[in-house]
Amino acid sequence: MGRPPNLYSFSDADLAPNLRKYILDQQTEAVKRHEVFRIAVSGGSLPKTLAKALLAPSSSGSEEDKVDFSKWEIFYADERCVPLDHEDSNHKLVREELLEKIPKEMAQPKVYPVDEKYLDDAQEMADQYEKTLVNVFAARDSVKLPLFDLILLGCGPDGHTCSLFPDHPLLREADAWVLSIADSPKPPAKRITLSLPVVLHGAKIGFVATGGGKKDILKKIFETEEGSKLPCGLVNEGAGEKVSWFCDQAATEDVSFPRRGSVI
Ligand SMILES: O=C1O[C@H](COP(=O)(O)O)[C@@H](O)[C@H](O)[C@H]1O
Repeated sequence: MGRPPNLYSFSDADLAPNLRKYILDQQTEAVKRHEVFRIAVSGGSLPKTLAKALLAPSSSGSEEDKVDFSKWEIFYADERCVPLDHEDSNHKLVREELLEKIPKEMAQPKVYPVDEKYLDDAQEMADQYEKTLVNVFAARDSVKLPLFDLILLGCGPDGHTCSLFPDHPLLREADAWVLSIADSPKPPAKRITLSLPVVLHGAKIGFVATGGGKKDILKKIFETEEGSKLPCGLVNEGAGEKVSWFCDQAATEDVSFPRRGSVI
């Protein structure tokens, strides 16, 4: 690994503004690069923090602090094979926490949920989502891997991220961009997920981990050999300094050297 990932620990009040600054820096870079900001988001506890960061009024009113949803294309880092209005759906969570709260007078992002037609067949759902990515990313550049400008991830208490679970054979999948899983240890069992190579290829990768329930797993990931082999640890190992962890103090309490609030 080159330079290690960034691990930030914020007070409850400072986490959302710092996450906002980080996301908006990636928005600026991406729009400069190709006039669009392509972001993959996760479910779980992330959408709430994300909404807090993005829906807050701008503190400075400056261009750099403006969320320009007209440039945003939102994809899912993983999704469960359930209807889009089911309580387990990551899209439903993102819709309710964030999308529906974007003021109507603002431009709206383009969102790419999974196709409900394929709920009974997780592999078909994954293939169809991959086709969507191929249409968006590859038609233009004919690329080997889709380049998300930013991938926002959560960290499960077992060290899983997206729907990539510890010791699961999907972690070794090198070809497909989107994978299906039928035996997820966390329900629901049927899901789709970006593959590890796609995650590692992201221009920037941001984890959000908050609360005392993440304390043990963060210590394991950052301080043990075993933790570095967990899915979150593999992202750290494989993407190094492209990775930034946005945590609160409860989650980092036992980690030896988290950097304290140094993004802004
Ligand atoms: O099942 C999932 O869990 C992870 C982690 O969720 P969290 O609630 O512990 O933050 C989440 O990132 C993923 O999108 C979701 O499908």
